Amino acid sequence: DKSEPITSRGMDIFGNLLTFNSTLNKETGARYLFDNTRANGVHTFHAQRMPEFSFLLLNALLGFTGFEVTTSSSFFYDPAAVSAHVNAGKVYDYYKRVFNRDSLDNNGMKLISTVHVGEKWNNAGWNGKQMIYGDGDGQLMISTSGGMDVIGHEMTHGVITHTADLIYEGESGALNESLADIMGSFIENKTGDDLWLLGEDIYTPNIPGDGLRDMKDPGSVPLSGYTETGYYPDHYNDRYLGEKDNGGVHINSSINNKAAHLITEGGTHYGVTVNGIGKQKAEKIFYRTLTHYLTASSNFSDMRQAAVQAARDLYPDRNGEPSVEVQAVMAAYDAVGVH
Ligand SMILES: CC(C)[C@H](Cc1cn(Cc2ccc(C(=O)O)cc2)nn1)C(=O)N[C@@H](CCCCN)C(=O)O
Ligand SMILES: [Ca+2]
Ligand SMILES: [Zn+2]
Repeated sequence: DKSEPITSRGMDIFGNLLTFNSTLNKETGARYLFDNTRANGVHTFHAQRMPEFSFLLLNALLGFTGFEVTTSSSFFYDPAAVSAHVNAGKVYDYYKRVFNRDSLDNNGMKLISTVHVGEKWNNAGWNGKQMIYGDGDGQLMISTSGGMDVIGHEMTHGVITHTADLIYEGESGALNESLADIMGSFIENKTGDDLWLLGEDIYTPNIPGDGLRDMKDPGSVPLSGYTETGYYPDHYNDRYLGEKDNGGVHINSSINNKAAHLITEGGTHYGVTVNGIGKQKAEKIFYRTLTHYLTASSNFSDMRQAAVQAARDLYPDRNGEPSVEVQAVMAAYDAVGVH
């Protein structure tokens, strides 16, 4: 047929000049942000800044994914789209390389991203079928598709949808959110404390070092985004019990995020000391927990048991004693008050 794969170039939102897979229409010479070298395609669209609500409605009713991002040269001039396109490919590669998972459904499903959703929308999301990205207002956020952890977060919602499918409210919803934060951060794979910040590359461009959420020190971030007073909780006894945010799915996620930090790096939290086991082991434990043990209605206590079992599968007891990996999981959940 008339289209063929071709590499193109373009700048991402940080001004990096990137080379990536795209598709050429041989008849018209037009190029599209369709990478058909991964799974059944990594396809990136734009929504022309239509209201988020309208986009979601058209997508739900008609399967509308936006307008094709196209160019008549070998260069794409939409940085937000280039960032979304390249980062989606990287997230696909991570799941394939680390877990041998072929796309979000492990069956090669097409990865669809749409950028410029909403008018200066300070957010990004997974609508159950695809990733959507706002441009931000330029003060609180810039194009959210520029955040590798953000894209990892949204695409992990897709993995969750096709595995445990954790109900998006209450404790199961907080686990859904936490696993998206954990995998998003591991995929972005920064060093030091930045590993544990969410959205730091696209949040408050004029303020360095802050993020939307902090997995190492959740309580350092105020709940301003939810018009709630207080700070993100780092212990089960401080969990949010209100109705907002589907029962605090983006709030109580910080309790499990802190457990993940302790399992990985170790530390003493509310007097409980955890010996960390590192990212390579932690990511295997969380992936196995998600894909083998969690169900749609799993709560925090179920999460603890599931993570202990996954750790035991991967790092069995030795002479009747739990391995150091299993001990780290147990101690981390003790430290955040989940039994
Ligand atoms: C970048 C992305 C990781 C994003 C982070 C995020 C953005 N927001 C909104 C928001 C808006 C303003 C502030 C503020 O400080 O004033 C903070 C947060 N809340 N969370 C996020 O977490 N988005 C939600 C979007 C959910 C959309 C509703 N279903 C998600 O993907 O779970
Ligand atoms: Ca980050
Ligand atoms: Zn989320």
